[in-house]
Amino acid sequence: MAYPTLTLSPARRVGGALAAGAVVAVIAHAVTVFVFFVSSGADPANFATLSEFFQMGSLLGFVLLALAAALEAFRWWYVALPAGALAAVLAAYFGTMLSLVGQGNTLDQAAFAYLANSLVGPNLVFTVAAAVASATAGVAIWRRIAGSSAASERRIALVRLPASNLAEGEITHIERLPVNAELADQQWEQYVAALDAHGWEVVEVPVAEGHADSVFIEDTVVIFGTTAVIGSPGAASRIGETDAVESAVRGLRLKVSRIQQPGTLDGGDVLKVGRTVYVGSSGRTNAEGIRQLRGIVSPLGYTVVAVPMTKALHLKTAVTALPDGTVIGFEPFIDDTGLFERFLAVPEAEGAAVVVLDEGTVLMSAAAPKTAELLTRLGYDVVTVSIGEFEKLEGCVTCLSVRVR
Ligand SMILES: CN(C)C(=N)NCCC[C@H](N)C(=O)O
Repeated sequence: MAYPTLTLSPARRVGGALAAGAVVAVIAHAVTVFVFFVSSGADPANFATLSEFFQMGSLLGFVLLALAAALEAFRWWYVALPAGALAAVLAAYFGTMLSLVGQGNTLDQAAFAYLANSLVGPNLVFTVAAAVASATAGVAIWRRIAGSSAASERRIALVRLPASNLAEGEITHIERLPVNAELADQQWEQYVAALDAHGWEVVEVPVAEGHADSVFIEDTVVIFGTTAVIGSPGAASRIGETDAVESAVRGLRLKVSRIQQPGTLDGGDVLKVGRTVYVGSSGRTNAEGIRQLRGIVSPLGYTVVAVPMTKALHLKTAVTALPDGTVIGFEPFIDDTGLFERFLAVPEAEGAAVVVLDEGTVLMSAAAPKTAELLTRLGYDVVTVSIGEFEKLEGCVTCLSVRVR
C-alpha cells in the first residue's frame, strides 16, 4: 500500500537547506584554516592567506551543501556523511581551480595534477571536516528547521476497518453486550467521514482479520512530531496489531521507536497537551513502558507525567484535552484530578473523550449531549458521531484513529 508522504513547505525546505549548508561550510572552513594555521607554526601573519586559500572552496561548498540539504540528504547521518564528503570534494576541486585561474594560472596538465593532489593533501582536511559536520551539525539543524515541521503540515489520520470478529473484543470494566457488526461498520464510516469533512487526509491501514480490537488503532502507536512510538500492547490478544501500523508510519516517513517487552504501553494511555505527555499507569501500561516512553520522548523536548489509572481502561477513557489545553474528564474514572494543570469535569462518561479536529472544533460521541452543550457554551464547534457499537467494547472517539501531528 502506498502511503501519502508528509510534505515540507518550500519555505522550510529553503530555510533549512540554507542554514544547514551555511553552518557546515563555516565549520569546515574554520577547522581547515585552524589545522593549517597550527601546523604552519601558528604565525598570525599566515592566517589571512590561509583563510583566503580555502575561501572559494568554502563558498562553493556552501552552495553544494545547501543543495544536498534541500534534496533531503541531511535527514539521516549515514546519508549526510557521504553527501557532505562529495559536496566538499567537488567544492574543493572547483574552488581551488577558480582560485588558480583568479591568480592568473593557466589550466595546463601541471595545474590538473596539482588539483588532483590537493584532494588528498590540503583539501582532505576540508573534506573530512565537511563530512563530519554534515552528519552532526547539518543533520541537527535540518531536523530542527525542516524535520520537526513535516508532520504538522498535513493533517493525516490513520484508521483501520473493523475486523469481522469485532464483537469478540476485550472488555475489562463493563458488562459484555452484543455488538451489531453491520451497524459498527456504518458508525465507523461516519466517523471517518467526519475526519475527512474537517480536512483530515484519512489513511487506511489494512484490516487485521482475527484481531477483534484492531479498529482501536490509537492503542498501537503514538506520534510525537516526526517520531512514531510503536506501543507494546498490554493485552495479549492485541500483540499482533502493531506490525502493519509500523509499516504504515514508516510509509509516512516518520522515524520509528518502539516500546519493548517487558514494557507495555497502549496509545490510549498517552495524552499529549503541548509539551506535556500524561501517561496512564493502567492495567495496560506498566512502569517499564512508561520508563521507556520517557527515555524516547524526553530528548525530543517532552515531559512525561505518569498518572495512576485504576478506575477505567485507559487514561483517555477518563480524560482528553480541548484545543486550548484544558484537560476534560469524567471524575468517577479519575484517581487524582490534581495532576492536571487545568481540569474541567464533564457530566457524562462518554463526554470525556474529544478528538481535536482543529483549533475551534472537537469531535465527540453523540452519547454525551450535556457535555456537547457544555463545550458549545465554551465556544467550540462540536461535531458528534454515534459510536455506540464501539463503546460496548470500551472504545471512544479517540481510539478509532491516530492523528499524525
Ligand atoms: C482510549 N481508549 C479507550 C482506547 N484507546 N482504546 C480502547 C480499546 C478497547 C478494546 N476493547 C480493548 O480493551 O483493548
